[in-house]
Amino acid sequence: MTATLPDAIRTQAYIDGEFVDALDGATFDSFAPATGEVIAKVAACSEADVDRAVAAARAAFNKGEWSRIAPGDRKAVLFKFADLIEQHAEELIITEAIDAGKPIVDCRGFDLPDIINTIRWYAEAADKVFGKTSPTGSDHVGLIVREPVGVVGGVLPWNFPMAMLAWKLAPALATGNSVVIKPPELASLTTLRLAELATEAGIPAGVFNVVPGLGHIAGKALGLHMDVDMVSFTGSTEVGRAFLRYSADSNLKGIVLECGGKSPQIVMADCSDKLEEVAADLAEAAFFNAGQNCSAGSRILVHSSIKDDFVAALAVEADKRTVGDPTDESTVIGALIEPSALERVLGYIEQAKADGARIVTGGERVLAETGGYFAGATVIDEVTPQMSVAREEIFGPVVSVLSFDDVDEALALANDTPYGLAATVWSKDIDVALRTARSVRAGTVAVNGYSEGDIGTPFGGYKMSGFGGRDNGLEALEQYTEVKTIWITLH
Ligand SMILES: NC(=O)C1=CN([C@@H]2O[C@H](COP(=O)(O)OP(=O)(O)OC[C@H]3O[C@@H](n4cnc5c(N)ncnc54)[C@H](O)[C@@H]3O)[C@@H](O)[C@H]2O)C=CC1
Ligand code: BAL
Repeated sequence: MTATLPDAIRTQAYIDGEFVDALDGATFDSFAPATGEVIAKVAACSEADVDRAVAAARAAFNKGEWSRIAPGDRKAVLFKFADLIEQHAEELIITEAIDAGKPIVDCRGFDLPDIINTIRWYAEAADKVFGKTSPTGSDHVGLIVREPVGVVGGVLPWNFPMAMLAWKLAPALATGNSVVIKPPELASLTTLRLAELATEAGIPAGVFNVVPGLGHIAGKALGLHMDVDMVSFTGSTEVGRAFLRYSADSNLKGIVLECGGKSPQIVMADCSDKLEEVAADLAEAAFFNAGQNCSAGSRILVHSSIKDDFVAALAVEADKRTVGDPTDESTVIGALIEPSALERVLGYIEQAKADGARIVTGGERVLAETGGYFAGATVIDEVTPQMSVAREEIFGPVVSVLSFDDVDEALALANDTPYGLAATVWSKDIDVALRTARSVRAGTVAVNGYSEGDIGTPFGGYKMSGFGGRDNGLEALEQYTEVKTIWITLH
């Protein structure tokens, strides 16, 4: 990889509208997943830094230059923020590709458009959050109003750093909150640059703060902070649980969790004449972002009558996916985020072999000579429901294929998981497709084409995939607002 970070990229914390070192001067190394080389030393925030950021956020909230202005005025500033992101697109795209190991084509085609679109969508929504009046007798008026919750913490994952930032930040800012973001330590750099652009757009100092650092220090401090009103988290289910404990052990702050998944993709027998089309779609669902996606369709359930032909078509799709330098325009699968991720993915593949499954294609580390953490797109056949590759989130470019004989068995397999984030069903019979969609316990079910929906549709999980609310759609505005009743007596 020859690309280097743009000069504009900064590595300090961003508190009260300026870049500052951690109070104790500590830093951590940020490295490029495609080479293993250190690319930056980033401020490692401690509890004291988090205190400082929360105090700045609270002061800005109380001052009211963002929280109390007309929503339409916030809208104008958020539009300017989105415009600035667009103007700085190339610098953000290359930074994301280097820092997170994501293919530059995805950063350009998905992540950047997603953040811009999300900010514009919630900017548009800002002045459309209406309150209500309650039915009363003529002696009273009951107003039900929505107010910003106050200081919002956002604790974010590394798999879509810009997009996940947008999903939390945009609705939180649109509704007037102040925000303290703990970006992922494995990919913090675009968030820091975006905070600077937000200030340039006119978001007042203290409204958008960033405290880079380690999860068990900076993330925990945010979770336990007595003056944070809510935390919206995306990441592993295990750390999601920790945030519920932090809330219970501190001020009962609101917690919204978007966690992992083991999403089933069901292919009914009537798809026999379009297996190439279905395989192409499901391969994208499984291998997008190297499978490092909460909604990755990592479990394919296919009718036994078409399974062998389907697996052959899926292997062709897997083999088409070029693995390589994320900054190369032809790369489809970039690097896994860190060495332990590669080890974990290879460990699952070895376990599958030991359990009696068949590796159809892939299954190995590739490009080891680069120093990066690359694995090829892997299809595993002859998987049974109890195998770890059928049950656990692998978070790599690995898809497991299981078969079923009837719709009831498909549904039983689909729901046989503690997760419930997403699912896909392919069938030509609309009754079968919709009955299946209604019966799978998951937050998003795509019919005849993998999708997480769009910014207008809520995203989040059933069961251990989520808690407390949804990202995206107008539904997300609920987590960032409190409902207040104002009861007026007329004399
Ligand atoms: N959206 C999703 O579904 C995601 C799922 N994962 C899953 O989690 C696995 C581990 O990935 P990680 O990045 O390590 O996810 P993680 O859940 O550990 O980290 C997510 C965020 O939480 C913070 N964090 C970590 N430990 C914390 C703690 N004790 N207290 C407070 N904050 C803490 C991290 O610094 C990061 O900002 C992945 O391999 C994958 O299986 C990871 C990222 C996203
Ligand atoms: N796919 C968006 C959420 C996530 O993977 O974390």
